[in-house]
Amino acid sequence: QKLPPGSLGLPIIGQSLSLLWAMRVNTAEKWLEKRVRKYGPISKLSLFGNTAVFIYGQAANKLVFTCDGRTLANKQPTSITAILGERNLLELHGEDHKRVRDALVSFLKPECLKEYVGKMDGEVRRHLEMHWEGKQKVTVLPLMKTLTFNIICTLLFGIEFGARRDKLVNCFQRMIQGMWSIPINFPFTRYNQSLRASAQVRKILKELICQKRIELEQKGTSSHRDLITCLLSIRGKDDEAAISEDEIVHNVMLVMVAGHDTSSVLITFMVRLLANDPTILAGVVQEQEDVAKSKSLGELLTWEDLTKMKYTWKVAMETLRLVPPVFGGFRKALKDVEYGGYIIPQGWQIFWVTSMTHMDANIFQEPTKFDPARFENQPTIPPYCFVPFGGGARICPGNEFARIETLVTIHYLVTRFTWKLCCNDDTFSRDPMPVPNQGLPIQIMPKKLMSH
Ligand code: HEM
Repeated sequence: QKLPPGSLGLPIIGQSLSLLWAMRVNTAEKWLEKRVRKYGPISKLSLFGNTAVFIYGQAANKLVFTCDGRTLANKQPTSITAILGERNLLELHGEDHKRVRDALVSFLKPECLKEYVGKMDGEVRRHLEMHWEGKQKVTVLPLMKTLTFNIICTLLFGIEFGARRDKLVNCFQRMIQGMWSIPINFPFTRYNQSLRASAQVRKILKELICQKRIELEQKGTSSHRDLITCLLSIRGKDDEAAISEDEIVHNVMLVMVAGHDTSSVLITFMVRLLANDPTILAGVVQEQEDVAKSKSLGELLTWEDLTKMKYTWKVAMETLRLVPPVFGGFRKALKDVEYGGYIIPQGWQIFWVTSMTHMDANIFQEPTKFDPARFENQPTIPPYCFVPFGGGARICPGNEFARIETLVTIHYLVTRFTWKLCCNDDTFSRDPMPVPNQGLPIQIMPKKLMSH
């Protein structure tokens, strides 16, 4: 049995700098394609301090998403684990993963989320009043990051506007800078700065947990008030807390990263793609204005309204296909794994990517074309090929949350504004999340309000 072809490069650094650079200059997909041309569909490399094997395609995705937990475990690069904490869901497997994931899902499942549509509506309107109304020009990506962070703070963590939230945003922004970085902990490396910011975020969260524990015990707050209260109130055997304090802190940090950096990218790129395609935009506007017409002035959107936004969600899915916010991820082989005629040795990482199947012309015809109609008949898309949310037991538990915030935001954007792009450049860089040129500045014009 032979090892996959490829070189491991320099110790620790390996191919990390070259991949990070390609991501920065929008050539990450080409970087991967070049590897495939040179070594074939499976190759070894070294990323972020770990030996890894890069695999891609439908069969590779199937292996990553369906392999049992005794063969493949989730294992992120050292930088992610150190910054988020070793008890975050991405690091857990087996019973531990199930216990913590079930706890998160008990809060993120559709039955619960239905209750939050109105609250999200309130957040989106407040955001537009503060940052969009009365303006002629806005920069979309940073504003969408602010919006999705505020939604997470209010709905998931119950942190009100004010000094604590501002401090958290500031530390959080510094923390995420080094998520994908070489784990060299010297002062002034990106990794070191992220670690320091991570310590500050943990401190703020511990204080918050302490406060919520008191509120729960003394005031009997409803356990479904926010995610932290919900996690604190889950009891296991002998009425012990089922989720430890570290698990709460580390998973709240994970949800902060997973939940805000991703949906903000999706909404931003929808704004860009819609600006470039008047026909698709007209379809979205029509659908959203029909919903708006059925509401009275100031009435909040409901779950029922979201079920009428089917075309808008197809546009969102097509956006996720073209610009998947998550570039890819890592697993770890717990034993030797045979794949594609090679052996992936025990202890090595497996590096999978979303974009390779999304841009495969054999799966999606004319893959570079923005065409939401491909999702008209979704069952015809082969399994494990459209994977913006991953798949299998670890499929993103926040996908419904993301769907709601995206639909509510797009609803208000298209019914209240028209917009033009200030720079007609359809590239983006990855940091590691996609970033459009200059954060996507647009010129906005208010629409005459029809109803709400
Ligand atoms: C457009 C928005 C989003 C995208 C594209 C996205 C994408 C993904 C992907 C690809 C994974 C799987 C990674 C893997 O298998 O290695 C994942 C996992 C995860 N996502 Fe999301 N996500 C989004 C929004 C959210 C939101 C809003 C939340 C929380 C509110 C969230 C929480 C999580 C968590 C906790 C995991 C880890 C699940 C586990 O390991 O069991 N995500 N996400």
